[in-house]
Amino acid sequence: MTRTPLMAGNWKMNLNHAEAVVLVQKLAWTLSDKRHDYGKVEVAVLPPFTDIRSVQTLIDGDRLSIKHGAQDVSQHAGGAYTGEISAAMLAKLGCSYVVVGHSERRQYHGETDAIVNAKAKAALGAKIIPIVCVGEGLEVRQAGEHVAYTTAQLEGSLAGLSKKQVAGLVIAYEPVWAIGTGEVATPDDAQEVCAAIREQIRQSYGDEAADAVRVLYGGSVKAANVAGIMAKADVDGALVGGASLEADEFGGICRFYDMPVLS
Ligand SMILES: O=C(CO)COP(=O)(O)O
Repeated sequence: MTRTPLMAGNWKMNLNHAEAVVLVQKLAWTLSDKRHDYGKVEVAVLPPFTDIRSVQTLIDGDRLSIKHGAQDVSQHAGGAYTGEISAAMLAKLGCSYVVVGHSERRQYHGETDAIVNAKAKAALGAKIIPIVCVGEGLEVRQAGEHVAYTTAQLEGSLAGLSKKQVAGLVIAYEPVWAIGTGEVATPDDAQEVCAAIREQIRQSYGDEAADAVRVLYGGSVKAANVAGIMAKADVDGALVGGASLEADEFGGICRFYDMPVLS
């Protein structure tokens, strides 16, 4: 089973809609460089909600191969939920992906596995692929509990999904201690947990789902360190924060196969 690598740029709360258009144009220019075979990867940008309409218009108008999505979605279908954005609204904006359960939302907005699970179901109901984030904090890592902790988060976040739904998912392993810190997990660290995630999917949802599901690594990924991480068997791409705000840098990540593996 060959899984198409996915490089997804989580812009977090950066760039207004005018800046978003500039970045997507620059990224499209970078990805149009015929000296590299960017067709091997799927590239997605995940801007703030207020940018999505502008990004959609640009991507559709210029027929760009870049996909787009959102960083969060309401678990509710609609109604009196002030400030929330529904999956149906995101679908109408052409979103292919939505991040659910990012550690920043778990930490600052009290999102539990049950809420993440409800959000994943809301996304799937609108035919949007959830990028389900899991990952341990520093104390858990230091205690050596990172695999158990992450797979428990995953079990709760995927509860009640069908084998077919799980097969189509994207799961992102993002160790909290490596996010925005410059402290990248080693390729072996990433592989250890990404392999455990796939094994858990195999046990719970069978071979087909385990072989199809894409497992990304996220946390201080840059053009300079991406190749070593991508060389690992169970890593199918990256969820990129800071480095996705620079077209050249993100372009470098998207051509990971041409990058040197640093030892
Ligand atoms: O949280 C992340 C992506 O969702 C990772 O962020 P950084 O790449 O900035 O460490």
